[in-house]
Amino acid sequence: MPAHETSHKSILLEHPSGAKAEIRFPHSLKPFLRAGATVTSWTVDDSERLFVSKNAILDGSKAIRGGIPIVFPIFGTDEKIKLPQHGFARNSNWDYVGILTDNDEVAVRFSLKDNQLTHEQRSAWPHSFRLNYTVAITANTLKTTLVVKNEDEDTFEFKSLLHTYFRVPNIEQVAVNGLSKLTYTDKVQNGAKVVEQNQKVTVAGEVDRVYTNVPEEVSIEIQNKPAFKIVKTGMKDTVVWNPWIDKAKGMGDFGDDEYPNMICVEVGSVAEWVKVGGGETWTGGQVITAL
Ligand SMILES: O=P(O)(O)OC[C@H]1O[C@@H](O)[C@H](O)[C@@H](O)[C@@H]1O
Repeated sequence: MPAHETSHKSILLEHPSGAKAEIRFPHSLKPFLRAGATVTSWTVDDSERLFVSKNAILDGSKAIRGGIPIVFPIFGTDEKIKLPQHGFARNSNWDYVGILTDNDEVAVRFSLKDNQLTHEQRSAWPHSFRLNYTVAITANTLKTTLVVKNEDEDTFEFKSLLHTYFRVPNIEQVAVNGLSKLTYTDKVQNGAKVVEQNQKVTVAGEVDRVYTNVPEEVSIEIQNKPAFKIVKTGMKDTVVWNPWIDKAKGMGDFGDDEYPNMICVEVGSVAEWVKVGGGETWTGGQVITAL
């Protein structure tokens, strides 16, 4: 069996090589229990590559703190669109569509339609749409792809991000390559625009940056050795985030001592709105290779 439902709450993908991925999608009849279609585990060579907080809330009452929550249709908060931070996709009841296999890939697809949203969510973002989200693994890759179909007649706009939490042994030994010379918005410095001067981005304090117009490939190294390659398609930006000590203490679903064990490197289109014409589709995603 390449994939099976481990409970009513998660799907486990198993590749013949031994690589595995778990995706949680609590589909509940209780309207307050909603937790997206969130990849919560990815193991290659029996080693976990994603971070999920020990305090993460997994019962669907809150978005999961870790793995890959889906940010859509806003990033952060928005004055005009009255949705919770990062939108509704990470807090919605997604439908399980099915298992797909193609050559050496094992994949699963989920979908979300506007009629699965709450009344408040639909009022805040009043558009007809369908999202398809496909998670696929090979022996050493994890591919996550989001397709946004505009089922309205008019154009709509959105922002989206795959909020990937990578597990790392010690943040002080981590560097991100591929961001040099790019401009970023520094959310830690009141949104100041800064040009990245470093060849390798390292973390020694709170980091919350939106790098714009990022090339296709970014990589993460641990102890000077390549650990992950992240290749994005259809998405323009990359967010780098680590809450560090004080912010970690302020998050109820994140351990005070966990900030050294994660780095978020999140591909997305968030600096500008993505416009999709009536009846059209947009596709964005990433392929992460464990090196
Ligand atoms: O706590 P949340 O809503 O999951 O957000 C976590 C972080 O997500 C990042 O993408 C944002 O840039 C940060 O500003 C934010 O703090």
